[in-house]
Amino acid sequence: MDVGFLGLGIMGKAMALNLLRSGFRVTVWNRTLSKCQGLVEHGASMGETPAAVVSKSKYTIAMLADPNAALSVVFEKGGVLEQICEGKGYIDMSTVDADTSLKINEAITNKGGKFLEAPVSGSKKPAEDGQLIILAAGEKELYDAAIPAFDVLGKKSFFLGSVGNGANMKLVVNMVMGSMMNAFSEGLSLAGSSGLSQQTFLDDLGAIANPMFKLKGPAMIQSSYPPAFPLKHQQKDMRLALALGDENAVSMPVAAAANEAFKKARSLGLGDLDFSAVHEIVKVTGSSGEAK
Ligand SMILES: NC(=O)C1=CN([C@@H]2O[C@H](COP(=O)(O)OP(=O)(O)OC[C@H]3O[C@@H](n4cnc5c(N)ncnc54)[C@H](OP(=O)(O)O)[C@@H]3O)[C@@H](O)[C@H]2O)C=CC1
Ligand SMILES: O=CCCC(=O)O
Repeated sequence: MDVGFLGLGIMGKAMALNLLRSGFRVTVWNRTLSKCQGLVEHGASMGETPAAVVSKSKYTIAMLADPNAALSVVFEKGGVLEQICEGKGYIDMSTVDADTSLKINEAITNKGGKFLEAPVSGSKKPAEDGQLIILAAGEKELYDAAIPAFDVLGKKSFFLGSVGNGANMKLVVNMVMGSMMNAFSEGLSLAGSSGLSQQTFLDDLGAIANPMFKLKGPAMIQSSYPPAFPLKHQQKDMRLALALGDENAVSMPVAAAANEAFKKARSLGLGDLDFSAVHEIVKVTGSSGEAK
């Protein structure tokens, strides 16, 4: 099967590599073209533009930073729209808002192509291990056709109905995740400020135990934030989730406060670190009022 892949960042690189290792013929493109080289060394072909990738592929997957990136690879010169047509599919796995997804869906389907949004839960390691959770919505026929690829990329996939539902579900999940990370950071800081062992807090979390705290906590204690899920993307997701809350008149004061912390972290130049680096903000403005 010929599959295209657009966007070779932290997630896209790992996902495209898994497809190659599972026997898919993959043509890749990345805005910074030099990043294609690593995949070419593993047997991928390279397209000079998104359009060139689509022309070679039965369906094309995108894993891009944000709504601007998702729109530009479709609509700009050399973009997906120039080559998408009947018989081809486009699967956007980036985390974007429903409006972005709906615009892309309309343009692709007007050209006779099929569209699926399929954002994912799971970060760098699950992407490397093919253990993502896929939240798909859109053209069911394309979803069914993409199952062999989804089986390589993930451990579970959901089909959520019409375009927008996958995007919205992903934003709800990440809104909760961002708020949890802030609460956890405050807990770590409060434990430390109170003269308690942060390690014991991690070891014996009782009912609040969850995989994210277990995974991120040990590095956070060391003030180490190697990027798996970049903080700038988590803040983008908070912003988009808050907009969804506005649209539906849902009051979300906890998420709004978490968004402010992520924004502050971005303003301090922490955007390219892991989203757990929001801990740095809590450490500065935490209950003791002092940096630890
Ligand atoms: N990392 C994670 O844990 C997870 C991330 N996600 C989501 O997946 C998506 C990708 O995340 P991740 O791989 O971490 O992000 P990265 O920042 O590592 O990669 C972003 C990718 O988008 C490309 N890009 C950025 N701006 C543009 C643009 N204007 N036009 C074309 N391409 C552009 C980058 O190209 P270039 O190399 O040229 O900069 C790069 O390929 C995001 O939507 C994120 O929210 C979802 C689940 C988990
Ligand atoms: O969007 C990023 C999600 C990261 C995760 O699910 O661990």
